[in-house]
Amino acid sequence: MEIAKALTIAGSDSGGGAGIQADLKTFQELDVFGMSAITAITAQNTVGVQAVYPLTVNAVTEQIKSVAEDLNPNAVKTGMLFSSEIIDAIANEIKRYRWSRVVVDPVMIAKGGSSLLLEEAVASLKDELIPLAFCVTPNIPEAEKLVGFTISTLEERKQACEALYQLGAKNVVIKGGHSNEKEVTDLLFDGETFHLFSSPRTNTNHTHGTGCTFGAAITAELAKGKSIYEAVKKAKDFIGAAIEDSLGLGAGHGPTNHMAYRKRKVQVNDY
Ligand SMILES: Nc1ncnc2c1ncn2[C@@H]1O[C@H](COP(=O)(O)OP(=O)(O)O)[C@@H](O)[C@H]1O
Ligand SMILES: Cc1ncc(COP(=O)(O)O)c(N)n1
Repeated sequence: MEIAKALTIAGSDSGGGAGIQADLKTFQELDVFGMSAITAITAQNTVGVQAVYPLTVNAVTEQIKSVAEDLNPNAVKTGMLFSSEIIDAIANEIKRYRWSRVVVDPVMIAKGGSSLLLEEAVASLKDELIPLAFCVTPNIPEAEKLVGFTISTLEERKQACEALYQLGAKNVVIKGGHSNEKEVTDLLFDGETFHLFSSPRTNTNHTHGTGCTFGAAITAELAKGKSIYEAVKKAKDFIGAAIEDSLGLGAGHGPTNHMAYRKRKVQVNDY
């Protein structure tokens, strides 16, 4: 059987913890062939984002075309998209190639506080891209921005899921990393049922790229033909291991350990 293939359309993180780099590492760890279309180059490390260089719309769409017309991904993920022109162009390409297994991670702000999406681009995300999403994966501040109300309780999080579902996303996951609860709970809404995925909160500041990695793991599993429930479950386990077995790199918000999940699996299989 041919290997599953996934395409990430996102920004490059020179520090290797988030963006394209996190996505490709995650695809590889989950036995999926990874491909990329870069939207912007960031000069970035664990301390912060030092510079952002968006690519032209043509540079983005030509990469997508090259991948689409030869390699035909089974699933597609979007991450940092930066501007409304880039978002609109990507939405057109998704429609052109009739991609349906599309995971939209609506990246807005890096952990250090730098903006990775222009303010004017939020409307394009809502109007053009989220309606094409098989799954949209905001964190709590991103979900608040998209739905226009504050999310403090589980009930409000459920309402936000419903509002994002109304925008056209077939499944919604609101991630719980930014809540201040002891457990970290990700909430999946598939249009009918809410599913909670909870784990103990690891006390660490090595969480750079957690959202990218989680979304990439969902994309990898969808590329293999798994259901959204199975994909989110696997992604939660993958990011949990990656956060727990930190590499301790850098002076700021360090990256997660993309190898941790595989290494644990290998150890379990050894016995
Ligand atoms: N401290 C933590 N301990 C365990 N899991 C976490 C922690 N922080 C985030 N996660 C998990 O990492 C993923 C990303 O969550 P979140 O931080 O909300 O997103 P983002 O990185 O986009 O801001 C989610 O699956 C969440 O459950
Ligand atoms: C190029 C790029 N894309 C995305 C993020 C967000 O990272 P996080 O997953 O920690 O929110 C980032 N810092 N850089």
